[in-house]
Amino acid sequence: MKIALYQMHVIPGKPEENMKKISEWFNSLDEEIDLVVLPEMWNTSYRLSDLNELADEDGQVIIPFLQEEAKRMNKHIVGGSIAYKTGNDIYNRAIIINNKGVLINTYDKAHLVPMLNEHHYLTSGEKKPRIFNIDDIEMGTIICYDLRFPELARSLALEDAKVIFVTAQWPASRIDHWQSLLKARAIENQVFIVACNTVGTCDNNEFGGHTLVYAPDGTLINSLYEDEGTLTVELDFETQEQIRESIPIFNSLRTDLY
Ligand SMILES: NC(=O)CCC(=O)C(=O)O
Repeated sequence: MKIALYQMHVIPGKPEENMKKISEWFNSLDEEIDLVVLPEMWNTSYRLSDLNELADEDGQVIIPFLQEEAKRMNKHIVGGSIAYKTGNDIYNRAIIINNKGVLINTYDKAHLVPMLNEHHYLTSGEKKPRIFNIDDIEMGTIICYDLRFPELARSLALEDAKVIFVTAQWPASRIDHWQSLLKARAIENQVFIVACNTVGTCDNNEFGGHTLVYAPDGTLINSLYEDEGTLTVELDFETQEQIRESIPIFNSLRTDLY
């Protein structure tokens, strides 16, 4: 499975411009890419106090946009997350669309970030992420700050996820946490961690890039640095099976103790 991740410089507060950037990025991709990954809150960035006006109401604009793009490009889209308004609530919602244009999964960020006052502007998700299946592979997604809560990634691994996507707007000041936590989630769950961050700034926040992919044994498959760009990787699921056979952690789990 060939994957391209967009380490995007999201333009704060400009959903239309960001959609245009994404279409242009899709056009730049090789035909052989099967699946693309976008970052967190790519429609608005962290213009939290303006989300009432900026968030996509019931996904009416962005979901059809991504559905059309998925069909046009014949690629699966792990659509990062968007600011999604429904009634009086605004969620930080992940959107997954397959290459036929079908919306196959959504997840609302469960852990809101105190350092960004997300809870003043967003409603937290009340359900854990669910597994989705693409090309016969079980996968799951979490969003940014969720990464600090290992139980969430573990719950996906226990439901047989082989790949966990982490879409983010992770700050430059804590990029060492980003790298260490992603690597730990890969090793402890023996999954591919496919992590897409942003670059650039939004008001006082500077985002740190380092979009990367870890193999299920924690080997870094590929990484970007601090510039906007594309990371491409190929996931080898046979190697994952070998890693799981050589260190069979799931057979050693003590669910009677914890
Ligand atoms: N957008 C985020 O969830 C940022 C998370 C963060 O800053 C951190 O965990 O540190």
